[in-house]
Amino acid sequence: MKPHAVLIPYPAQGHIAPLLKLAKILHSKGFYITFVNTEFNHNRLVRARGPESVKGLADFQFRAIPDGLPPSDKDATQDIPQLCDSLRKNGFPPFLELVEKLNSSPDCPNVSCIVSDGAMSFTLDAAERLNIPEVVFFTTSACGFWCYCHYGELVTRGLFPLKDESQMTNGHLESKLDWVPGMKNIRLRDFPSFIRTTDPDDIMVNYNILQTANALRAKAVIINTFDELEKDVLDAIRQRFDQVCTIGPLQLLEHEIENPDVKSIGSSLWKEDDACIEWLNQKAPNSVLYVNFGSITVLSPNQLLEFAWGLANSNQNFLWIIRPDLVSGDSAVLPEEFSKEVEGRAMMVGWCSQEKVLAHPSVGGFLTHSGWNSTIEGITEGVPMICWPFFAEQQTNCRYACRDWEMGLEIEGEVQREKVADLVKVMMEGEKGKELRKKALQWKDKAQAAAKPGGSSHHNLEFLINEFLLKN
Ligand SMILES: O=c1ccn([C@@H]2O[C@H](COP(=O)(O)OP(=O)(O)O[C@H]3O[C@H](CO)[C@@H](O)[C@H](O)[C@H]3O)[C@@H](O)[C@H]2O)c(=O)[nH]1
Repeated sequence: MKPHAVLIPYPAQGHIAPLLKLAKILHSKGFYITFVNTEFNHNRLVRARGPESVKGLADFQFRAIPDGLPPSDKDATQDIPQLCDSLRKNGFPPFLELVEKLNSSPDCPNVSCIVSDGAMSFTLDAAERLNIPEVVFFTTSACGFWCYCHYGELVTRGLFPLKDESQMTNGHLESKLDWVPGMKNIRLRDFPSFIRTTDPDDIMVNYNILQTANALRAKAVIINTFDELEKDVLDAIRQRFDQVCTIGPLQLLEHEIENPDVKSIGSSLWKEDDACIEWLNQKAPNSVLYVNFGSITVLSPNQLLEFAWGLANSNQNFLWIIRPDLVSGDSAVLPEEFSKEVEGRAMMVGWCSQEKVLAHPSVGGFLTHSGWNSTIEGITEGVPMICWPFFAEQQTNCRYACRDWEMGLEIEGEVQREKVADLVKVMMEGEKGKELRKKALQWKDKAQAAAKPGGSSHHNLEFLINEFLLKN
């Protein structure tokens, strides 16, 4: 009888993608897999990739549970605080019921382990009740995770909540925090952005305090990073959590999968437009700036225009992914003069296969919101970044990419076309850009070494499987 792993991501693109990668890897190592989406995302996958996408295989099945929110067939990212609140209140009963059903089904082996997103810690209640071992996967960087682990201490030190709105702009956020183990020169503004509020009951702050505390109940914590990249922070994390399995970049470990049916299981919630790859094929090496703000960022119409004219005025080639729900209010409208100005050197599509784009030799830089998947995917391909962190731990990822890993430049403060144009020119044609690219390529080598047999992530994956997923 095969071991049976149930995997459940937090219901957003940046979480589904890495959990699905791990599911595919575990399948290739002999596990029977049940992958659990919310009904909302299950339906979106069907719309974006067709019904085949969730049909699964004989030993790889998809299941769906409700998220507790009113049904909707919108193709857009859900409201994150609302979703967190609903999952915390409503997630446990349907998940417990699902695992019990799987356990009494003649069609699959009994569930032998649960791999849950760390942001879905109600699953631990089910695991404990049914006596099934559970590991939790935090889909952020280690530095982002570690900041969340210190949210509670911000409260006891009087740094959260903000005393009044003026603390947003009067230098308070610049305060240096010298008490976070493993983090040097970190400032309050580098902490995940949810703390920028005067509301002590803020949903996201309290949600993250709860999730990181619950992680102590799991057998192990998984992070999609590699030891050399975040050494100091990981040393500190390992003082608090007994077992931390760094298994990134997962995308490199995924390359070992041989079964083409498994390989082709994808997680994109929007339809990928491959026309951009053909366009990239016609461009010179390192000559295109790739611009993508992930699955959650929402721009104001004014920010859209500032980015647009910044890109246009840089005179560089660029590929810009404009998600259908990227702009608040009316859908994204770019002026006709802009289209004329950038004709021949710009391509805009709604969604792409980001991994393919980042791996393309024509891509020489990445303007990103610094989501962790985007950051680690950029590192994997050795692409230097211009960072415009939007929210959550993107602020922390940006700080590390620019200061510690020396492969990024930050757009600080409000987006302005002049700043954008200047940084794009520096990245794509300046000496500084060359240095950043060189550093990025060094990180790429280190990432590859970590994922190879004998490397830390390769070893940690085996350890995770043998010690926590196969042992009861
Ligand atoms: O056109 C696109 C755009 C994105 N992606 C993929 O979508 C994912 C996006 O993930 P990420 O870069 O992490 O951004 P978000 O979607 O914003 O991710 C959320 O989840 C991450 C992981 O927890 C956090 O780091 C972020 O702060 C949070 O906003 C990546 O795998 C991309 O490859 C595509 O394939 N095509």
